[in-house]
Amino acid sequence: MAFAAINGITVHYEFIGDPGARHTIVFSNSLGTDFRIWLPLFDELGDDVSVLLYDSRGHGLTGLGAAEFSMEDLVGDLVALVDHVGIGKAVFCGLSVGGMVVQGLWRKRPDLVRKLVLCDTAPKIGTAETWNNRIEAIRKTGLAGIADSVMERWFTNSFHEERRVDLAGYRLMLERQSAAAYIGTCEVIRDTDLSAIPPTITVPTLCVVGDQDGSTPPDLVRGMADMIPGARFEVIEGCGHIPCVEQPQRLAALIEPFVKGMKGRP
Ligand SMILES: O=C(O)CCC(=O)CC(=O)O
Repeated sequence: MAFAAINGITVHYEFIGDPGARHTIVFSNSLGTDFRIWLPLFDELGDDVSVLLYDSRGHGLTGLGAAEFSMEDLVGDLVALVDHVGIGKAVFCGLSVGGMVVQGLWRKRPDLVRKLVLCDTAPKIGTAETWNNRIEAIRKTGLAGIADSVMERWFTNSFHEERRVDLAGYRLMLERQSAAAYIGTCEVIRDTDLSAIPPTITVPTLCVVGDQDGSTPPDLVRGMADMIPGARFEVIEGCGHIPCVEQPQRLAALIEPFVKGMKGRP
């Protein structure tokens, strides 16, 4: 557990693994989660991979700062953290809004990026109407009031039926986030359109999505992959919006060989 004073906030992060490891992956989390969502995936990666995990603004143990912030702020937090930790060039993997952040990082600091993994994300997610409705619902009922519908998008029916205790735990993760940070991040997603970025990406890029993702469905993610020269597009079967939790082995089977420059595991 480590903290850094960055851009006027306290950022919670963890670097796991050997600092001299051949491969470093930096993970950026999704709306309403903290960096613990990546731990099941980390368990599936080899010893020669080190990871940098962090809680995005207002999530987990990272401070919120001003209630209003922008995609530029979220990207700036990640850039400053990477500089603070001093990891140099790395693979960046972002989930959902985290995937938007790493697209923004590519635009701002391409020198830091070896490869990209864009997971259940897009350059533009949702519409102003859907985000405004969600924000209004949270203002009325809190995060607990939207938790059922979020869980339906995050996880498949099978997960709901077979992993009830885990489902309850991830629901608690959502409900314990700061409502102000969650709303601030909804506003950022609502106001962000990064469509100009994917065609400029020149590093190897893997785009991944769960076949039952209710937040960023496969067609949306395929549309982003089609915009990125040479990008690879993969669908994970039996998976909702959070593959690092629901299908960590299948996600690792795609990410690990991609990061190491090998052909995919069978
Ligand atoms: O997960 C994100 O970062 C944004 C997409 C979303 O709205 C997830 C959800 O459905 O709660």
